Amino acid sequence: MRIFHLSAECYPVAKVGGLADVVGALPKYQVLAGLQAAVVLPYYDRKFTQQHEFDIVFQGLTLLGDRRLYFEILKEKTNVLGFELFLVRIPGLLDRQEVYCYPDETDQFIAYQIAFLDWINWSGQTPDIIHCHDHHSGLVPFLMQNSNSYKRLANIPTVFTIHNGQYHGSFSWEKLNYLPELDLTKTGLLDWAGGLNPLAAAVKCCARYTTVSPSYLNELTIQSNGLEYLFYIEGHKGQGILNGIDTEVWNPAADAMIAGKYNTTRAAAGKKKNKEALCTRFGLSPELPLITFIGRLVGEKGADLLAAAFERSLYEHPGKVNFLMLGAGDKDMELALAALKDKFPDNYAVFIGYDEALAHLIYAGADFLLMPSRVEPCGLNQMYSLRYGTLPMVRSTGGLKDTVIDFGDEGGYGIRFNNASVDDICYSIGRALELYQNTPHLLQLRKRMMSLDFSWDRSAKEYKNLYDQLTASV
Ligand SMILES: Nc1ncnc2c1ncn2[C@@H]1O[C@H](COP(=O)(O)OP(=O)(O)O[C@H]2O[C@H](CO)[C@@H](O)[C@H](O)[C@H]2O)[C@@H](O)[C@H]1O
Repeated sequence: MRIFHLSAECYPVAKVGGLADVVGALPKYQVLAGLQAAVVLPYYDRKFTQQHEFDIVFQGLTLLGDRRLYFEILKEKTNVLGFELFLVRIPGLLDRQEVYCYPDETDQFIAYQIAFLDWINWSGQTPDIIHCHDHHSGLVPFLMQNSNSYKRLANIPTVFTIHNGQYHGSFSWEKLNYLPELDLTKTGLLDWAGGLNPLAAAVKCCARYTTVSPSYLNELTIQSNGLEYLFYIEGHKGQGILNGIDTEVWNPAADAMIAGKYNTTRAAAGKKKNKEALCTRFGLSPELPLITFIGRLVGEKGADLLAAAFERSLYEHPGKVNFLMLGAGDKDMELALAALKDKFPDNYAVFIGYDEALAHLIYAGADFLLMPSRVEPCGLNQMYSLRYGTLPMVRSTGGLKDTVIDFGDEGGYGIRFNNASVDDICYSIGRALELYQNTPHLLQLRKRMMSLDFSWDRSAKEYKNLYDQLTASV
């Protein structure tokens, strides 16, 4: 079975967040399960592309409004990632460093989708499934069915996975002429609230949409930045499939980015070594409980609550706890979190920026990982932290609710709280500190969490079943 995954991110080629982790892992496990899965990304001028060799497998000319665009499809020569990797390169548009945030981002993603469709159409390929991820490839299901240019592709089933329903990629109708020749009676499928909305178009036109956790499927009907009614009426096409984690990349027994490798039986000594390395680097005492946060500094992640919650806890438990924060994003949040360092130099440390290796060391060396998310479609951090024996403290929402059981409940191993509020975070920090005093209990929970299985095998099977249903009905 031939599957093309379309995404803006893929680890380790280009990563901004969890989308990259999923698109870098799922196809690998699909290939191991016997599927012919490939990833098609926009081209980025980054370390991975500079350090690997590519063949040009296709060259074409296409149109974006009245602009003629030359594009080429590059294929990584050795399948080093465990699957075929194709990159869409368009000089001047898709050959930059960053993944997001360019003022002509809409043009970039439309051009990426058109070039992909032109390529598979003109080269006569007929994949069994086209699997789109988030709004950056959300126009593909619509175009396959409603553009006269792609009639040959109209019956290929499309799966659309929503990693983040808050971002829709909307743009104005003035850019309708950027799309290839359309059946104009169908443009309503592109519309939501007066704009051209790729996420909405994908949900309307795909054969099936999936969310990255079962709970998030229901939550989209309550909170999806204006698409709630759409998710309500299209709910029959939805399915929640919990993400897995790449247990090769995230493996404390073999992780080259941490200070000391360990497994379940040697966890205490291994974590101690990593904690010491982390605390030495940031000038913190390794004797105190270490609570951390890793992530994008945005409201969805509850990152605006962190500075106030850390400050209050440091006053409530003076000299009894250390906090370490790794993240980047909203400038006000960055400033507030950086400013705390001057107030609490001995018990608080912060790294503003993106650092993959540091993230690994934190998962390995911390005692607790805080995730006060307002919205969390799945969340990977809590699964990484469980695998590294670091107790997750999570708000009960989305995938966090589906993967973390409070240690006060039967079979539990984490800390859960209900509200994304400073009060709930501080209360949970109090619980964490109390638990930290009870070493045997903490060690027992650590053993339990490290033996959980969040590998991709289970999720990859669910996607395979979905593909089988869709291809059987073509
Ligand atoms: N400053 C930094 N330095 C180093 N590493 C950093 C970092 N900031 C974040 N990361 C890393 O980025 C990833 C974040 O993953 P998440 O699943 O939490 O996030 P995200 O919200 O991006 O993804 C969306 O898609 C994923 C995948 O479906 C869903 O799990 C999630 O709920 C949804 O919001 C983790 O690997 C984390 O370690």
